[in-house]
Parts: sequence; structure tokens; C-alpha cells
Amino acid sequence: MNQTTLELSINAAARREADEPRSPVVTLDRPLQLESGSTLAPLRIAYQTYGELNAQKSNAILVCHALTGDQHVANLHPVTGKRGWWSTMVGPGRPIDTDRFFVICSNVVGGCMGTTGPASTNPATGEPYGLDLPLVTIRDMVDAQAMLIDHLGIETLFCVAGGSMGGMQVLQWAARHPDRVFSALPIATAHKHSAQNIAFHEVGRQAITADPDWREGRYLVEGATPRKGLAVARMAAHITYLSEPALQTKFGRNLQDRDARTFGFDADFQIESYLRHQGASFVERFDANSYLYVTRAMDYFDLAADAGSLANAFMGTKTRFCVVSFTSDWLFPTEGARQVVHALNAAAANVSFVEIATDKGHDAFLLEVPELFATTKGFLDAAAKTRGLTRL
Ligand SMILES: CC(=O)SCCNC(=O)CCNC(=O)[C@H](O)C(C)(C)COP(=O)(O)OP(=O)(O)OC[C@H]1O[C@@H](n2cnc3c(N)ncnc32)[C@H](O)[C@@H]1OP(=O)(O)O
Ligand SMILES: N[C@@H](CCO)C(=O)O
Repeated sequence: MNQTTLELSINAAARREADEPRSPVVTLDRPLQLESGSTLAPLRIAYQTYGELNAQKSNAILVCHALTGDQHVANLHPVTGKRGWWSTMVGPGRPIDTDRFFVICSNVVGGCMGTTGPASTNPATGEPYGLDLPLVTIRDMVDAQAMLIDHLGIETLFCVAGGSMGGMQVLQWAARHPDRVFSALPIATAHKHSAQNIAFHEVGRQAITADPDWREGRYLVEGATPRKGLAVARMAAHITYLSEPALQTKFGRNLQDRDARTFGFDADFQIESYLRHQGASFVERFDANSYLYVTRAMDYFDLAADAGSLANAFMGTKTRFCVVSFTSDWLFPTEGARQVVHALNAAAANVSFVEIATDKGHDAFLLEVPELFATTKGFLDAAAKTRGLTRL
């Protein structure tokens, strides 16, 4: 995406948001103090809300998005035109029921859908930040969200929920703001990024920075776009979101629109064609520098190291937790979820744990998995009862 296209996309989002009164972008006066020691100002946060905030402001659910997600949880996406990434989960009568709850989701700091990120204008130069944006962490993402929640006048969130990197934010919220999180639903996640996951991220980043059109991160200023590098990064990453049985069932060794092998390097196999499609469509909706920043934020995440031990991170918490994992998720395996559950038990927290049997892999949290819907609904219903939340 060159600068013009990116601006068109962001402007399209802004135009759409202007049409929708509950889709604002807020510019906060207070600078964001980053974990690195730098500050970020002005801080722009783009967000979406669904449902109504009750008079007591006690029914707010913050949904945290994953690596390449954004605030468009349950509405049509302004760039792709597709339905929101969790529209199966969030909406009237859905497990996260917007007839009952007020749902908020903001684009993370470092992202590319309206919140301050590397494509935003650096006030010091008048040009896109590029790599001059300070590094951001999961904690910084959460601190920015806390500023948004303050701005909305909400003291305590009824629930913070999310999958993958969204789940990291859930854990960080519970550890950093225990009094502001009544319940927490971390899905397909871990308290730290594993060596294997850092390795996959590094492959993706190398693909981007090796693209001559990356231009040391100045591609927006220089009118280029590292499309090939970003597409390859996505292709490699996308494999990790699926599972071997799912790939086998979906594609096997089937040929793509061919009766016989061509004995060349075209996308002979369906799986090759599929990955090329995933790479090409990703480039249309995501910014390469954002990919560097947000993957790096995940790499640095390590709640146990920050707190001395994982149990310390949650000691004394009153938040009730439901930790969810998927049997075929090899990116965030169940073992990582168990470590979180053990630490929560050691911290005497109120925690339940659900491992869902599925062959859909890591991205199961984005798909129609009835057990995930039932778990989410059951957890929220029980928490709402404890909280004394009645219907609106
Ligand atoms: C918070 C967040 O995480 S937001 C970001 C989440 N969104 C994404 O990650 C988007 C890309 N990821 C995906 O599509 C993920 O696979 C999922 C899990 C979200 C969706 O999974 P599914 O519904 O099973 O879709 P599937 O993986 O089969 O992909 C379907 C796409 O592949 C295309 N496709 C399928 N087979 C082939 C093939 N042989 N050759 C080329 N393209 C193919 C389809 O046409 C479809 O394209 P479209 O998305 O442009 O309409
Ligand atoms: N496929 C999702 C989850 C990755 O962890 C995304 O792109 O954000």
C-alpha cells in the first residue's frame, strides 16, 4: 500500500466513521508514557462501540484484537468490505450480546487503522513516523486503552476479552489494572511469546525489510510499498494459524485448476494458491511497518519476567478468569494456557479453564466453534449474575 492508498484507506475509514456516530477517533491531550521510556503525543485512538452503556456504566466489555485485527469487530470493514472479524461472536443475541453489553474495541497503538502508528504523521517532521515511532509493547497498548476507557468515563470493565495478541492484552489488563477488570477471557494465548513464535515473527520481518521497496521504512515518503515482503511475511505466518490436519482436509495435495502437474513453479497446488491469495489480500489492508511494530510488541511480552513470577503478576486479584485453548493450536498450545491457569491458582484467583477439541488450529478463535460460543456465553452469564447485572 503506498502512502496515497494508505491515506485513501484511512480516509475511507474516517469517512465511514464520520457517517457512524458511534465510531469516533479520539485525540488524547495527555501523552502516552511508553515502556521504553519514550512518550507518544499526540495520541490518536480509533475505536468502535456496539450496544449501549448502562446508567451505572457497569456493562462494558473491552474486546482486544489480535495481530492484524482492528476495531471493526462486528461491522463491515471499511477497507475490505467484509464483515467484522468477530461478527459471529459479537452482536444482538450473540455470545457477547450487544442487547446486553456495551462492547468497545480500539485499534492498538502501532496499528494502521486510525490509532497512532508508524504511518501516522510525526509532529516533529510533518512526515509519516516510519521507524522513528518509538517501539511499543503490549503494556503500552493496554495503557492507551485505559486512557480511552477513562475518556469514556468507565471505571470498571465488566470483561476484557480477546484471542492471541488480544489475549495477551487481556492478561496484561488483569495484571496491571486488577481493580478495573471484573472478568477476563483470554483465548488462544500465553503469558509470553515462545522462542518458536519469535522465530516466525523474525522470518516475517526479514521478508519485509529485505524487500527493496521497504526503503529502510521510508516507503510512504518515497512512494513505494514493500508488497512482496509483506505478502511473504503473511504467507509464512498464516501457516502457523492453521493446523496440519486442517490443511490436509482443506487442500491435501489437490492441484489448483489443473488436471496434471506442470513441473514448473506456478501455484500448482491449491495450498500454494491459497497462501498467495492470503498474502496478496493482506497487503491491501495492512501496513508493513505496523507489522514490524506489532510483531515486536508480541515478542517482548513476558508477564512473568516483568512481575518476578507469573503468580506474582496476579497475586491478590479479584478478577474472575476463563482461560480457553484449542487442542490443535501449535502457535499457542494448551501447555501455555495451563501455565497461566496454574499461576492464577497459585495467586488464589477465581479461574476456570476450557480446552476445546478442534482441528481448526490457532485461528479457531475467529471461526464458528460452537464450544467457544457456549463457553463465552456461559462465562459472561455467570459473571453478570455475580455482578448483579440485569438486562438493560
Ligand atoms: C482479530 C483478528 O485476528 S482480525 C484478523 C483476522 N483475519 C484474518 O486473519 C484474515 C485472513 N485469515 C483468514 O481468512 C483465516 O483463515 C480465517 C480463520 C480468519 C478465516 O478462515 P476460513 O473462513 O476458513 O477461510 P479460509 O482460510 O478458507 O480462507 C478463505 C479465503 O481463501 C480463498 N481461497 C480458498 N481456497 C483457495 C485457493 N485454492 N486458491 C486461492 N484462494 C483460495 C477464498 O476464496 C477466500 O478468499 P477471501 O477471504 O478473499 O474471500
Ligand atoms: N489470524 C489472526 C490471529 C493471529 O494471531 C491475525 O491475523 O490477527
